[in-house]
Amino acid sequence: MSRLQIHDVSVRYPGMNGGETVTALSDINFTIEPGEFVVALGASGCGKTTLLNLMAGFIQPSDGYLTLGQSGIAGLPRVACGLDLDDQITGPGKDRGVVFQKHALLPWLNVLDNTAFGLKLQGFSLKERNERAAEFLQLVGLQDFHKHPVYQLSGGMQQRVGIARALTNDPQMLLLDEPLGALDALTREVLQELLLDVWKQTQKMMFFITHSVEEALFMASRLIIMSPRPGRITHEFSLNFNQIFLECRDARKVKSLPEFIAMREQVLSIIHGDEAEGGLH
Ligand SMILES: Nc1ncnc2c1ncn2[C@@H]1O[C@H](COP(=O)(O)OP(=O)(O)OP(=O)(O)O)[C@@H](O)[C@H]1O
Repeated sequence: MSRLQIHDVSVRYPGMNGGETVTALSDINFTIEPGEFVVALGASGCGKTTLLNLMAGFIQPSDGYLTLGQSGIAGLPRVACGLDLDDQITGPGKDRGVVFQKHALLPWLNVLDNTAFGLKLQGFSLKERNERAAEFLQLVGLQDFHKHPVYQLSGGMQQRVGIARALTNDPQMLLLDEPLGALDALTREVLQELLLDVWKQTQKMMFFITHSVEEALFMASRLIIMSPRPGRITHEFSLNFNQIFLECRDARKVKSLPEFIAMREQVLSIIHGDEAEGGLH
């Protein structure tokens, strides 16, 4: 298993209509170790999605570079000299699966075919891709829904398909951009638990963005708090509420622990401080 490293990364976007350049991220140095569940939290506009898009290889940094093990992800062509890397091709890759808030499923395909779609594009045989898709549909609890059209599924079930689909390539890490943000409160809690089970069983690195402080504390083995203008990582906390849940299986109990409540208040005051300084868009 490899670690993901972010080296001296900044991202500047050109201003809209000739306006000022936006520094979305400034001097980010950060490492995600194998098996970590990292959650990013912060006021709107602090650069969370920009950071995820860099890790996915969707965008390139203005300065710095990102690596996953010995492979470049982004930014390397400008700085590759002297680096001992196996693979200097930058951009998206099968080693990173992405789950968005909007699942982008194909409405004309059933659950199994949606899950197996990426494997089809890569030329896997029907048997292979159906076996692989079935394995991950089982992991997300959709083993009885292979033939269902996706448009008949609830939002939570559709998001389960999105998670299964992202896992079919056996990526080293999952990048999740507010994956539960559009779900009702009860479904959201069920999927939080499901994602922790997926994490435990697959041991994949996770990078998860949320606006919910409670969700962040519940899911993270490491929490990063970002602040805007320019986007920076200002606080980091190592947490173990996810492990407590995986042992006791009682989310309400975990979320009402005095340590959990104290941490929630601490994090809320950090974020509200940033918003009061003008971070909220
Ligand atoms: N393509 C773009 N062009 C210009 N500016 C951009 C672009 N994408 C993002 N930005 C700006 O960069 C900053 C960081 O945006 P980003 O979407 O990464 O923040 P975020 O923390 O994910 O926000 P939110 O929580 O609202 O989703 C914001 O000021 C945003 O307006």
